[in-house]
Amino acid sequence: MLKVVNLKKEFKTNKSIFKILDNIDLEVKKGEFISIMGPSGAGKTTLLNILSTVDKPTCGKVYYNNKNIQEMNNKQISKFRRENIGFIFQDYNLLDSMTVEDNIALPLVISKEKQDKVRAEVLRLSKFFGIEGHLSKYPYELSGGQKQRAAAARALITEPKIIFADEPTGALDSKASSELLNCLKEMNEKFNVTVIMVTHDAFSASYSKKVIFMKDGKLNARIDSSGNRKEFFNNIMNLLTSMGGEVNELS
Ligand SMILES: Nc1ncnc2c1ncn2[C@@H]1O[C@H](COP(=O)(O)OP(=O)(O)OP(=O)(O)O)[C@@H](O)[C@H]1O
Repeated sequence: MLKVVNLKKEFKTNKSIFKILDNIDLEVKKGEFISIMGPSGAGKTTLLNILSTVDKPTCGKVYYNNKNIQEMNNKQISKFRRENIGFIFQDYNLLDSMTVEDNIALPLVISKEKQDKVRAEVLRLSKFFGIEGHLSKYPYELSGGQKQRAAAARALITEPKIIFADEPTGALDSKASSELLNCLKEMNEKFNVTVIMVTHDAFSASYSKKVIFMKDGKLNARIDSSGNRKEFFNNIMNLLTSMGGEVNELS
């Protein structure tokens, strides 16, 4: 579904060039739920932004279903993004001047869907995320967890094939985190939506099916879940502990 080949990203300042991503190869299959972990500054968000077409690599290629993203113009990329990708951010990105219902509906309103369909979709997703009782409220009247579930409903309303989440539980307590992660997991399992999530938190990562670790702009290691979340959590913790030392090369 998504493939990056020999990806490099550099940032130039007046004096020097900073290598942020170095020779990254990665393949993501449909229906995967991948967490990207690694120390601060490792390049996780930069990689996520390139995978989600928000940023461009310095060199290397990004393919979606064998289509080279770099060969698309800005208009085509915007359309592609609208039709295929959903985003969830740490700080929710909800508009405070709109009700929760209007926030969730926004992507469909922008693409000029019929009002009946919009309403039905908002109801379906708000039920899925357990916030149907809050639709007429404004974001500032919701808890952090409710806000993030509203943001997730908005990300899903266009039925994207892939969701990118950057520290989606970063501002949530453990109960709200679990609720959101259970929804993401269910969405991935029930609707086969591919999820790629950046997180620094092993508990959040344990909900995914695969964790890749980055260090100094490189993919450093990868572990897969056997399906047992506690066991996966322990494996992630063990690997994080050993990250300071030698870690097996990504195969
Ligand atoms: N626009 C930019 N210009 C210059 N340097 C940048 C830019 N964006 C990111 N960087 C640098 O690239 C490196 C990687 O940043 P990135 O945000 O991808 O790391 P991260 O692994 O997501 O870190 P964190 O966990 O702290 O969010 C950092 O050293 C950062 O300062």
